[in-house]
Amino acid sequence: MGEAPAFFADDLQARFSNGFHLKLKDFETATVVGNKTYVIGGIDDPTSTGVRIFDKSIGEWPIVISGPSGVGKGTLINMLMKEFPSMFGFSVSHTTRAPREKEENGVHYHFTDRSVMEEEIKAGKFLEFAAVHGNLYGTSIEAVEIVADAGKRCILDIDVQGARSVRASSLEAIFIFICPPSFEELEKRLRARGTETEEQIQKRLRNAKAELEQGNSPGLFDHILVNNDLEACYERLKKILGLNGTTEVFALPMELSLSIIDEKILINSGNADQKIVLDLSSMKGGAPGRTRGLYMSTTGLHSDDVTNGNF
Ligand SMILES: Nc1nc2c(ncn2[C@@H]2O[C@H](COP(=O)(O)OP(=O)(O)O)[C@@H](O)[C@H]2O)c(=O)[nH]1
Ligand SMILES: Nc1ncnc2c1ncn2[C@@H]1O[C@H](COP(=O)(O)OP(=O)(O)O)[C@@H](O)[C@H]1O
Repeated sequence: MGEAPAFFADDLQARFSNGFHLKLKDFETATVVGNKTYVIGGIDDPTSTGVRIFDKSIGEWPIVISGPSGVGKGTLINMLMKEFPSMFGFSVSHTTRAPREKEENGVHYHFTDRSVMEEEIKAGKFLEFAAVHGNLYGTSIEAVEIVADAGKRCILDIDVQGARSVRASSLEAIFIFICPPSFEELEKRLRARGTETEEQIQKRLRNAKAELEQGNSPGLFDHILVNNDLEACYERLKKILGLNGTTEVFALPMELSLSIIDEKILINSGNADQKIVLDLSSMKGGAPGRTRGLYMSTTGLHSDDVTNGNF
């Protein structure tokens, strides 16, 4: 999760020279200019590409997602990260539980020993931590900073105790609780996932009762979503995050006319009022995954909002 946009300036420069066209659909990147967030490319349409423009009202606060084991938190987060890879980054928690078959260290969790994690907690490295289902879980300050440094909005998948701690901390966030349509359905999903032993399933189901009570208690969560139909729940999640309904697609033709001036690309979509400037110099340097992405400025379109570039 949380990969950097698959777009490299050197690649791009190798593929065409000044004044030629470029197919933007092979990458996606997002940038905030003025009061808008621009998602460039990444439109799942073989015949066109474009820039999706969202109101900045979608906010930049981290998103805390909680809910009982097996309710579908990970599934929903994966959907969001897949659709908006350049907008969201996953906060990779630490845990003392053993990895599941397909889990990768550093990607799904930082798998760690209890003694090491306890030391790190004492050293003040964690934003929050909690004992959940018999193991320690925690969000390191660094995990959240890595996402912020990449210019992305952070998603935290943490339990109700963790949500409470973040609520009490200085970190502003939006809190979303995911509920199952019924307890029976929760049990069915947990069993069907096939990642836990019977004993672990029983423990998770026992804990789910208390989690559901706390999740539904007033004051802690800003939104409660029932994950019955997955697609419908995902649409509601996007709506909460302002990613649905307020999208304005600024379509670009597939064959773009481009000019390259120094390290900037001027995208000309055929309309004199709609030119976009991508600053390639911003793609250089920095560790992979920590780039802030392309800098973009506009001429004509929302010209009051131009904050980057010199056009
Ligand atoms: N407080 C806290 N809870 C976490 C953290 N990471 C994961 N969790 C929660 O720990 C619980 C168990 O997670 P996991 O073992 O991955 O099982 P799953 O929820 O069944 O996928 C879930 O409720 C997670 O939301 C963390 O960093 N802090
Ligand atoms: N709305 C849904 N309807 C049916 N199955 C679902 C739904 N949402 C998730 N699942 C399935 O339920 C299982 C648990 O989901 P998961 O995302 O791992 O939950 P969590 O991260 O909350 O523990 C997975 O096998 C997933 O495919």
